[in-house]
Amino acid sequence: MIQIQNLHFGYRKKKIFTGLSLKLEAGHIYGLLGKNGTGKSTLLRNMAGLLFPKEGNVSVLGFNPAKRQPAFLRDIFMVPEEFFMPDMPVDYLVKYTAPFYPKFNEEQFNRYVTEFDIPRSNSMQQMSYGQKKKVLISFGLACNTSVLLMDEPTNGLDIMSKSQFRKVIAGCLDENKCIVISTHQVKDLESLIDRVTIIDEGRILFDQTVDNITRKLSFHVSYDIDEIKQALYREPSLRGSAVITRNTQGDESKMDLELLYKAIVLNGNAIESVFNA
Ligand SMILES: Nc1ncnc2c1ncn2[C@@H]1O[C@H](COP(=O)(O)OP(=O)(O)OP(=O)(O)O)[C@@H](O)[C@H]1O
Repeated sequence: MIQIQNLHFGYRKKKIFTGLSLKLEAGHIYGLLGKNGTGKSTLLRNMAGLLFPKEGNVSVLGFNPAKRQPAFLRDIFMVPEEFFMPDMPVDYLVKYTAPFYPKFNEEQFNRYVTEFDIPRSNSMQQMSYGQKKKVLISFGLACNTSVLLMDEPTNGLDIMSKSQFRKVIAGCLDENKCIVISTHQVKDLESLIDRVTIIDEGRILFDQTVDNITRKLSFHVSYDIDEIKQALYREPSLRGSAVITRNTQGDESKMDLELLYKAIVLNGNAIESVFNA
């Protein structure tokens, strides 16, 4: 669905990607992680056709995004981290923008607006940042595009809205859709994503399904000094130590995405050896 081969991209002299390759399939929610300034937003913009590769190929839904063909634009939606909303009531936004998206479902949009508790009668200018963001997220979801890219979607959302967000995203995925979410709010997404992709210094550092991660790794609290010493990653927790170990017993543990991220950044070789074994 999204295929990136040997992507080279930079801003003027600043190189961001020097040969990045990545394949994203339909039917998955990808969590795109990486430290500040590593290029997550830049990657999403290359997928959306808002930035153009210097070298290499980006193919999304069989299109070259850089060409921005109408058939491509009507089947992809991006919720950027920073956005502008025209000062008009929600109904006008729908009236003037939804026709660009043939699969837009107004009933679905109205449901999200209600679930997110958006003050519908207000114009955009009268809404807070979080309320505007919820309008944009609701709109993007209701467009039912095959590709949905979201850059830090839970930033600015209150606690109830974050859990609402997880609920609606989980409910809208189907086998024809690919959702990519870039975030630092790992706790917001932990239970939602089914594939973890980490980029670092212009390359893919880690790319595994959550199923594979929990099959190969065990996340738990340990009091056993030997186990803690031999863990792939450990850090003190309120009781004992939070550890990641090889899953040799076929345990079913819940992935701790924050712990996994730290383990990959700080002890990547050990984690990699588990997946390459
Ligand atoms: N328009 C621009 N012109 C020049 N440099 C830019 C521009 N946009 C981003 N950059 C630089 O490119 C790098 C990647 O930026 P990008 O926003 O893609 O990172 P990110 O991983 O999304 O970061 P964050 O997690 O902080 O949102 C950064 O070093 C940034 O300073």
